[in-house]
Amino acid sequence: MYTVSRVVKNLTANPASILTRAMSVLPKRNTEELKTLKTLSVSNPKPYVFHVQLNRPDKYNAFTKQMWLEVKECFENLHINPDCRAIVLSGAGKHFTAGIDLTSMMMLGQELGEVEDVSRKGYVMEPLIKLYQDSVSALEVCQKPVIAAVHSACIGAGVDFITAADIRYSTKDAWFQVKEVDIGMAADVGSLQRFPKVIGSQSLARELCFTGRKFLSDEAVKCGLVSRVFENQEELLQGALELAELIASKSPIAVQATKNNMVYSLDHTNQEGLDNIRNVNKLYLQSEDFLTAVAAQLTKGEKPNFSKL
Ligand SMILES: CCC/C=C/C=C/C(=O)SCCNC(=O)CCNC(=O)[C@H](O)C(C)(C)COP(=O)(O)OP(=O)(O)OC[C@H]1O[C@@H](n2cnc3c(N)ncnc32)[C@H](O)[C@@H]1OP(=O)(O)O
Repeated sequence: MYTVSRVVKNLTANPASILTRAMSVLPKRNTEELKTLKTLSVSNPKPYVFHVQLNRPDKYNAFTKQMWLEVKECFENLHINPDCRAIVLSGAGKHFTAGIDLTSMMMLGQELGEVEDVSRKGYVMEPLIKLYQDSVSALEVCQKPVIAAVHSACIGAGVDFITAADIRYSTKDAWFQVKEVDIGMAADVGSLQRFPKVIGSQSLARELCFTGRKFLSDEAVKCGLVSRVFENQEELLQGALELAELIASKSPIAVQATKNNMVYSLDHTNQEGLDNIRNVNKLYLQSEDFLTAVAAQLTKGEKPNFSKL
């Protein structure tokens, strides 16, 4: 029989087994699972750094339903994966991505054609759009900073994706297009919400979203979509991985709390943002990371190593 004193005794007597039991109810954090994904190639090139590559190069990394599902699965895994502290997101082959897979869209249109009633068609579409939205949002929900490394074309859904990332680097030859309007739809997986905030100009954002005008890396840097441009893809990946490595060398507590609060502060008042970080830091300022990092700064000693979360 459980009594309060017995539970307390157990808690103090065997903290390790309590932790093990508590962890067992959490979802899996298995890096191996990421290797089974079909449309993404996931690697761990440096300690605590993951590289996620869109991997349908023969289809210019166009987004199929499987790819939307796997992006969501991948970033949900990395969100709680203790071996991951920073992520680079790139595209394999000629282009970063050609956006949504238009062939799948046509097939979906045909399938919907078989359903007669308009509200029943809507019933099919709603969870699908929600899945695609959640897939993009998984980059933002993921606590680990995501660096998008864009080369060549980044079209439609590609812009939705990179604006949910934390940092965007590109090659000189990169170009961007909020192209949804050209396929007869309003963008619905994030560009209309995140892109104007990222570039900080409603006027330019609306111009680009209403017209689907293609714009190049120099304009992308000027408007703040991209923060750094590289000569070619090799230098881009090296630069993105170096940045990820630097981020991964910092306290994971500090970096992840910073991301959480910056995302939160995007659509909250300054006071709400301050309230949020005050509540977080009243706990996190008691962390071993804080003491270790402060001591390292004071002594100008070796770079600190932070334990896994
Ligand atoms: C609920 C929905 C939420 C999400 C919505 C998202 C919407 C969007 O993403 S809108 C944007 C959709 N994408 C496009 O309109 C891009 C279309 N493609 C192109 O403009 C060009 O192909 C591209 C600039 C990417 C490359 O041009 P390039 O001259 O190098 O190659 P192509 O000869 O045009 O294409 C080669 C083959 O690839 C196929 N392909 C290209 N893009 C797509 C795509 N998005 N989906 C499916 N297939 C694509 C193209 O048809 C060629 O195929 P094949 O003729 O069989 O060789």
